[in-house]
Amino acid sequence: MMQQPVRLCSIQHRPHGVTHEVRTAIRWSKSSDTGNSSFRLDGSAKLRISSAVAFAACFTKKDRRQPKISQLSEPEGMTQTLTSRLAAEFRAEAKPLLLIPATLISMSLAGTASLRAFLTGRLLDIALDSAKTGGDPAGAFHALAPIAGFYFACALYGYVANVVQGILFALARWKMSMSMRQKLFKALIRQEVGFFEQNSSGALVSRLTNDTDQLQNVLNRAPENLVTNLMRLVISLVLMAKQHTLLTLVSVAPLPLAFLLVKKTGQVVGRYSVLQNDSLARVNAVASEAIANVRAVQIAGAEQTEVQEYCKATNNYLKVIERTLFKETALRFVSTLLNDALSDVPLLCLSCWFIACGQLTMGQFYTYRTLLWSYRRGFRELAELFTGVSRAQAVSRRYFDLTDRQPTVYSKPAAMRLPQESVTGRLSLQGVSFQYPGQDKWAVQNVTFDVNPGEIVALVGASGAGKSSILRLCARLADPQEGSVRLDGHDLRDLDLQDFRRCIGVVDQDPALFDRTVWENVGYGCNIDIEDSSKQEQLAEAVNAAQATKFVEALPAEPLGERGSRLSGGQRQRLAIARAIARGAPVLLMDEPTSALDGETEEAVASTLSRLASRGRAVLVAAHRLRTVARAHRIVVLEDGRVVEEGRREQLLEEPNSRYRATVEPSMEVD
Ligand SMILES: Nc1ncnc2c1ncn2[C@@H]1O[C@H](COP(=O)(O)OP(=O)(O)OP(=O)(O)O)[C@@H](O)[C@H]1O
Repeated sequence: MMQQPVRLCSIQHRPHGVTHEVRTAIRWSKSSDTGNSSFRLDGSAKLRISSAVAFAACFTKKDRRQPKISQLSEPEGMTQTLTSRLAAEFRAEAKPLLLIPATLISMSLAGTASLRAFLTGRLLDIALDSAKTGGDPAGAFHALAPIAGFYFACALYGYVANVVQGILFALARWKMSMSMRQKLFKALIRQEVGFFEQNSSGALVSRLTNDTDQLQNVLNRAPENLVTNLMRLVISLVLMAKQHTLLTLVSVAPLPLAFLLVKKTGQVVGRYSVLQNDSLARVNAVASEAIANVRAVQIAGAEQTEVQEYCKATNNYLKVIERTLFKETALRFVSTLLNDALSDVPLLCLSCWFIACGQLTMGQFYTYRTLLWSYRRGFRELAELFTGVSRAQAVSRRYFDLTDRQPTVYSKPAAMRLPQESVTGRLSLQGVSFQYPGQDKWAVQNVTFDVNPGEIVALVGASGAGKSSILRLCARLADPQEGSVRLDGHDLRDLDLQDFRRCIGVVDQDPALFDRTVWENVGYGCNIDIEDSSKQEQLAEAVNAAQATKFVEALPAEPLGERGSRLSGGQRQRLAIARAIARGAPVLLMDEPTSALDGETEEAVASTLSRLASRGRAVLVAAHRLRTVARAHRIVVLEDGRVVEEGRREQLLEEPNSRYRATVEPSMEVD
């Protein structure tokens, strides 16, 4: 939330840098605003803006050198540098049992490569000497055979060790990747609901997969790459110097300039990695939003619009990739040209001169060339490592952003434990006011009322009056800015969150089911073994109370599809009610639980609610339908987030100036 003004500032401060992308993104987010003149951005709009700012920074001439995107996602409170955070992450996630042997093998491979260079040079010299002197082939064979045998042993070790280290590294990489994903998912799933309303699921999944893969790719091999290639570089340089000092000096002459270019490449790659990942997250966000809303897309005949949107996102992604590729390749090319090609001509001329003068044998020349190749390989791989670490640093900001993020709704360290059995279920709201993040308007204002055990309280009011927001606060999916919500007199913020959630059963406006079997769905979150026959009975009772037995018995024992897509709206609603009942919670919070049911089923469900209340449950229900409201013991009438009336239905109907009588009940659905 804090980032929004920064983003907008970045756009405003660089008016010439605002490209069509930025303007389109701003227009888009403005048009998606629901009647509020302030910039209310949902996750997708934020992402569009962020990508657009990135593009503006990338592609506009005036500001090309300073893309601001990395500043936009700077996490708060991150005191350690990213490099030390990455090192700490490596220590936490690395798999030493796999990585240590793999690194040792890798180092030994670097050593045997130099040894093989020497052996080959020696073999060549013996063979050439023998040819020159016209010596006896049997003698030459005797001299060559042990060296060749040793070479063969080294080569064989090299092949086997290569395979083994490949497997070890791959295993370590996958294990590390999965544990980083698990860590990120753990951090993600405990965030408050509001967080998910601000960030699109596609972008979050993209972070979960793409960012962690990129991070582990670098982290996993960084120490091994560093040690092995430093070793390769130093061994090669020392041996090269021993072979021929002057040639070695010529070989390393371009090193300082090449080093500067590598540093520059690292900076460029780091900067563009963030842009790449933001663009990819945008691609995934577009796809997942379209797929999740495929019905709406098809009904609106908007397939083409979505395809265009997706193509736009992928083309933008491609642009960033192209840009990165060209810049990175250009810098690498210059660096390689300097380090390899330019020093090669003088090296070759000098080597030929020394051979002609008899100062260098063919074998020594071969050994020198092989060592030079090894030295260059070491340098190239260290440069790759540096670029990779720069990329990881840039990407890790977002990773740490999430793993560090503290949800705004959480259990205090000394939170009070509250076993479900000890709770009577008295829910009270005392002077509660609540505003959604980034909104000017209060959704709930100074609301005070109680729901007692054994009582059904109906929340009524026009659409947007604040009914769902109150239920959200009662389920502690958000905390109020003012006042308190209490259970048995305890402020919800002082209670252990898990304990509190065990005390409530919730039915949402849009019932959430999982792609699992019907029984798994009903028992979801109840921590019960659905194979246990006594527990099955408990679930069956809940299903029966929700008037769902008939259709549940007819269902095959198969998963219900994503979000229960193989069920009708009314069936989904009844399963959600059954789940809430099965929890055996003392408080039931229901948001229009019967809106999709026919009159007869609704009547039966409403009588179930009355029965549950008569057994001591406290039921708070947001309702638009008279049948549900008529069964309530008390009605709370809301207008613009405020309680304007409260009382029994008969009382409210008798009141001459009753808002309930004048406007609310006449607008209610009867069937
Ligand atoms: N996630 C959200 N972010 C920002 N504003 C929201 C959010 N959810 C609701 N609002 C706003 O809060 C106000 C109250 O909404 P709420 O959903 O509580 O109303 P409601 O009475 O339940 O409406 P309905 O009967 O249509 O479900 C509305 O102005 C709405 O636009």
